[in-house]
Amino acid sequence: MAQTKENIVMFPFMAQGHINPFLSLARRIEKANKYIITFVNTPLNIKKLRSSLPQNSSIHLIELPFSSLDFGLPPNTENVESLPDHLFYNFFQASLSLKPHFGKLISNLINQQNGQKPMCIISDMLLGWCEEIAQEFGIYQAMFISSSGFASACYYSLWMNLPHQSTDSDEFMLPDFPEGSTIHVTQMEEVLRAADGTDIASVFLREELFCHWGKADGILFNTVEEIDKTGLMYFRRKFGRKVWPIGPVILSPGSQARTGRDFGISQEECKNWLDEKPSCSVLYVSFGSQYTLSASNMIQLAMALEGCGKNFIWVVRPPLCSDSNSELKANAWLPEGFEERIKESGCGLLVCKWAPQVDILSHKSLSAFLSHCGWNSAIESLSHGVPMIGWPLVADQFYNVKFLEEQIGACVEVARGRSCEVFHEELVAKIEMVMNETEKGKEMRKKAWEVKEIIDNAIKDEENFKGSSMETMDQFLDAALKLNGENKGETPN
Ligand SMILES: O=c1ccn([C@@H]2O[C@H](COP(=O)(O)OP(=O)(O)O[C@H]3O[C@H](CO)[C@@H](O)[C@H](O)[C@H]3O)[C@@H](O)[C@H]2O)c(=O)[nH]1
Repeated sequence: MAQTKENIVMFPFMAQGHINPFLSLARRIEKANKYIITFVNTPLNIKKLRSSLPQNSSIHLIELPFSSLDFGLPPNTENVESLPDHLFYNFFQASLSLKPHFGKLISNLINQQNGQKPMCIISDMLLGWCEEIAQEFGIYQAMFISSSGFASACYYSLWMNLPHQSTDSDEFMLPDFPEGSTIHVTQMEEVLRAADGTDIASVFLREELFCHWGKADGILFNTVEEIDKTGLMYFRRKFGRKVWPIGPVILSPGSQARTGRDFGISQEECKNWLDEKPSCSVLYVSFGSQYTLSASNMIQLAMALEGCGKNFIWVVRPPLCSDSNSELKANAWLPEGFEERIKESGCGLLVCKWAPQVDILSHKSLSAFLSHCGWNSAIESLSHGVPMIGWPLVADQFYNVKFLEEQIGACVEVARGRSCEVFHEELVAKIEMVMNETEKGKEMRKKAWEVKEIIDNAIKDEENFKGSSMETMDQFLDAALKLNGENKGETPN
């Protein structure tokens, strides 16, 4: 009798920065052709994923019912892209409503498989409650953390060691993560600086998310052991659980997976533009899928890009406090005549909505990436040997920049936060330092290239050699299979 394949259930949080690495991980697991992959999300995200997966993909896409209106969100809000800050916690609350539906889905899967449980559940770090569902059914569960080990350690420690309002010096050490060195007060987002443990952010993060991380059977990280040991060590020490660095899991150039905004430029048009530029001459500027700059900082950035005389691609999103779904309004958001001038000179390309980021980062014309350093952007950049100019806006981004600058040496910070005041002259100075033949620029390029080689090695999967991340992935799957075997037959009523 043919043996039925084991089922792996994957459930990312409804955000592009989370769906992307999950999807990439699903594609990696799919390649082994050994497992059924059940990829779970809300209807609109699933609909978009369905149209972007290759036709021959065997990944099963499953929808869970979701009603944004019940939580004071605009109709059809199923992704945090374009969500204003004040609605973030509504969205998190709404995500809790998925719990009973997910439980029902697992129960149905077990029934359909004649009582055989899924081999494991890989769930998002922001869907902490999945751990309880896995417990209920006795299924191996791993929490997938889509940020770096280092930044996650800083962020977790800061939220677990509140309050920080009365910190008397501008810099302080984290009590349980001294290896992280000092944190400056400006490296904390406003909600964190104000938190005292009773506010909505603290309660949600600590009681709905973090308390579940340590109860998971294991934690998967989208990172590489060789570059991120310090942060990984923190979680090994803190939780005494298995910590599996399996990254980078990133989309490959040319892939089309989109669940949010539409592309503002075709991959071909973007490639043609880059093909015309000299090697290592283009600056790519993007602040990820969720966040944006203040109107005044956007003007300063435009002035810097024009002033530095470099080639650039800029993914322009509406500034803070404006309609986040708006089409590009160059006259209102950018200096007068900016769009026309850069078009005429041919040195700049403005992309509205969404750019094919991995294609851009992998192009030989690329020189540097001015980024908020969301971890996907950072690991995509490092995977292609591209040094970064960091402008963290919120959350873990501050500690990703710290990590990339202090521990990796492939990044230099240019500004910090969304409310900081930035001057175009400072931006120009940093852009020139990184892109020109300065000592610092050369050193950063060298470091970025060294890390690229470490990363390439970690994901090598050859007949006689498996890189560390691929080995770790095998170990994780073996552990899940083993535990699943031990628990077989113990389905709850
Ligand atoms: O025009 C665009 C903009 C983004 N992306 C992709 O979208 C993802 C964006 O992810 P990331 O760079 O991590 O930024 P955010 O979307 O801001 O990510 C959220 O999730 C990350 C992972 O948990 C956190 O590190 C960030 O702080 C958090 O804001 C990446 O894969 C990009 O390649 C595109 O392809 N085109």
